[in-house]
Amino acid sequence: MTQEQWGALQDRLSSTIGENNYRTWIKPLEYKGLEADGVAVFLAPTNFIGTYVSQNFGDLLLSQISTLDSQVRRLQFRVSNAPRPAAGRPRPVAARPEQGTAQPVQASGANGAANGQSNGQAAGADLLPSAPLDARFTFDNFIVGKPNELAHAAARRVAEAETVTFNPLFLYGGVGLGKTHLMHAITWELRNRRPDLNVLYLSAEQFMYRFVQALRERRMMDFKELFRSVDVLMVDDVQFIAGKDSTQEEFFHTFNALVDQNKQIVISADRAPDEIKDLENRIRSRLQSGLVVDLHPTDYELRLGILQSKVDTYRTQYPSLQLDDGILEFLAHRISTNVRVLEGALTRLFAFASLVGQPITMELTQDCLADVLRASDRKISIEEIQRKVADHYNIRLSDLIGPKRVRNFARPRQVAMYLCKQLTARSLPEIGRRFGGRDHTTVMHGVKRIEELRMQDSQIADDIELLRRALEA
Ligand SMILES: Nc1ncnc2c1ncn2[C@@H]1O[C@H](COP(=O)(O)OP(=O)(O)OP(=O)(O)O)[C@@H](O)[C@H]1O
Repeated sequence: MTQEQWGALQDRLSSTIGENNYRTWIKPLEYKGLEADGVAVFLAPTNFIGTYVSQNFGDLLLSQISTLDSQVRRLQFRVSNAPRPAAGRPRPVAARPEQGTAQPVQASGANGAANGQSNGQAAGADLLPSAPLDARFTFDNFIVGKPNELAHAAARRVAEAETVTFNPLFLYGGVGLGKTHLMHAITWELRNRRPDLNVLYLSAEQFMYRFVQALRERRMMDFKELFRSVDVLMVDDVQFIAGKDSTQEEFFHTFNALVDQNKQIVISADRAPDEIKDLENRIRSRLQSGLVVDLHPTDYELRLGILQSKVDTYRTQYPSLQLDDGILEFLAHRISTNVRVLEGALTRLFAFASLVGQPITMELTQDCLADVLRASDRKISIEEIQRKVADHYNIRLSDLIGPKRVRNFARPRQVAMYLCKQLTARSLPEIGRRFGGRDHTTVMHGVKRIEELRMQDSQIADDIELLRRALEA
């Protein structure tokens, strides 16, 4: 690859990965040239930048460069003005960069062709690399609404604060509501603002695999040392370690060591700490010891905001596409499952319309998204069930949810709990919460009671059938 080609490629990269990322990570690189065996060498001003680019953009760079120059097989990032590394055991790749330390940071290859170890990859680099970040998951691209404003504010605070304010920050919420997006956004922001910090982002599953790898290779000391050397630890989907005893144990020690050093920890999960089963109590209480915030299910306004922002992005891709008024409102009303489904629907709609070369009308939308619309139609909410049941038994919604235990309210309440269990994907604790903060054992008891009564009492069986049909209609 020539310097001219690299220059042209850089322009393209800035639109692929975003101006911010480009300025922070790619622009500081200097292309040195092609060496033997198809190794394209880049100089990075610090070890940190080299490592970061290699881990996060290595595959993308390699695939683009190899289409320009088929001789390029691998990329190598070296620290500028530094001599080639001396033999021996280099320090961990992700540790803070030290001036003048000699080392090629890490080789990368889309097909795994690069063998970092033989190129001087640092000990432990395989245990510590951050998981790749999605370039789209930034704060700029995160739409804030009532259901997520608290989570967003807390995430921003962690990303922008100079000191640790709450530790850990625990973010939780249902599927596709933006947990990972916020985790990545915090990581991007920290890396942009504080490139001196060693920010490690990974999923709980990756934490476990690296722990198991360290055990297998008898490298626990490396593992402990490396994980304790990070400045900010971000662990996604922590519910994964539930029931995995030794991983939990190690996680607990890592967690404590970092908190003791006043290092920031951010955790995400699909439910609140007290709802994660098979989690040791000491971990549960550790997780609750900072700030726990949840992402609520989206509301109509938030969905509409997200759709509008996506449309703005698509407009650059499909500038001539016409979108009739009312389509976004229609989608925001009808698709209330999660943001991932909403985004997927819009992507499909735009792709379809551009393929057939037609404007996006209501008819085309209904046609193209028939299956998605049907699937979300079937989605029944706890509120709907509560309302229908209260109407059916002719009682007030507040009495259905409230504390009174008289039979007139208690039985319909149990019927409603039973239907929530049957017709929604909500957990027992969540259902309990929505019924005036009741315990999950109360819900379990109610559901069981109705299951029994259905067999014995034809009136109850009929009520349930009627309600189910009304809800599914
Ligand atoms: N408020 C938001 N603004 C813009 N995009 C959003 C928002 N919330 C979610 N998304 C988008 O929805 C998709 C799903 O979000 P994400 O992967 O963060 O969900 P999650 O909560 O981690 O889900 P899961 O539990 O399945 O891992 C992503 O493409 C994300 O960018």
